[in-house]
Amino acid sequence: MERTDPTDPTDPTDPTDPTDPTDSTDDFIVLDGVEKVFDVRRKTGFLRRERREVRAVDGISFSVPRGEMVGYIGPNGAGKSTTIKMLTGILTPSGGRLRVAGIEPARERTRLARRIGVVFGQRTTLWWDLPLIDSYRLMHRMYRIPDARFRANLDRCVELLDLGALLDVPVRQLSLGQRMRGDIAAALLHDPDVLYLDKPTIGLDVISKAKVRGFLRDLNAESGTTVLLTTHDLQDIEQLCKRVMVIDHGRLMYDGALAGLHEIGESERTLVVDFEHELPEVSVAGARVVRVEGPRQWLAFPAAASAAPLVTELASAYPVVDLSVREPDIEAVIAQMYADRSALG
Ligand SMILES: Nc1ncnc2c1ncn2[C@@H]1O[C@H](COP(=O)(O)OP(=O)(O)OP(=O)(O)O)[C@@H](O)[C@H]1O
Repeated sequence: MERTDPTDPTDPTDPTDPTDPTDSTDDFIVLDGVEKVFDVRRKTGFLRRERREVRAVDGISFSVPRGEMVGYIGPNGAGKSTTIKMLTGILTPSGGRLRVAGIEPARERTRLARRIGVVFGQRTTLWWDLPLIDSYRLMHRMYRIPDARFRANLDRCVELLDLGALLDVPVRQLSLGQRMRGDIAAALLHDPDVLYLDKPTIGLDVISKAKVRGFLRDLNAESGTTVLLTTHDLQDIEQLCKRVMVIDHGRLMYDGALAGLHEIGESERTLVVDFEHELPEVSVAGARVVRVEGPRQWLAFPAAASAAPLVTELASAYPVVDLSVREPDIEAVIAQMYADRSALG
């Protein structure tokens, strides 16, 4: 029997009562100046090796209150997965202080395993050769989940993640989207207080993404599960998280409302206007024409400004047939942010 993720943080298990005195605190996940430095050795000659330090996480501090769903984003190699691995106890921080539910993950990994669920989009925690249901049965025993609770949780996941027809299918035969739904269910069978999702929608088609997002939204709303979500898909964040943290080169560049990113990126909204006929570039205060195509023109204006005065001025000065406002593209905002770090001070 092959298990595809030997580093699964949620290994078996400690039946002790996980009640923790620090549970009363609102901050469920706390990082204070957390660092992770990897020692990398590279062959530079026949016998020569060069030693190099990679500061994957470089002094990160944040806290997440119980029940919040937070996005954790950043470009490739920014340090997202390393952070998640430290939060599960797979990796030990090189410096700083880290607590999840009052537990120091690397020291008490087994105790923490009862409180957390983890989904790695690029790996599975399921047993590859077994039917899906057998993985769940094994987890039932590993986590010593009371029978009634296991059945209730499984029934709920099967229904909401649409797994009924898949339970008897070996994991290796599942599509990526099906496997991902199977993995999410596996992470939730023991009722974790916090769920880490590391790129859970990677490689999924539009319908599978929508299913996963809908499920996570309901889970967070109904069960109050704290969710930390890393992703490359900004639609995940837009649809699920009010708060977003942006990390780059191991450092936290932004922590706040998603809407606030637009201001930092000094982003613009676009007014798309159809005129009765082709016109030279129109001129209105507070906006500039960025594109012209036949009788249609695109006018950019600051995202924070109201479109109403522009619309009034345009309609009084030009033969307007139709118009619409396009919101700023968060992807462009973040790209701009990476390009211009000074904007973050
Ligand atoms: N085990 C390791 N040994 C050495 N370097 C590592 C190790 N794990 C990660 N790194 C390095 O640490 C940095 C952060 O990697 P990490 O996987 O955390 O980034 P990420 O933000 O999750 O990236 P991606 O979005 O591409 O998955 C990268 O430079 C990576 O090469």
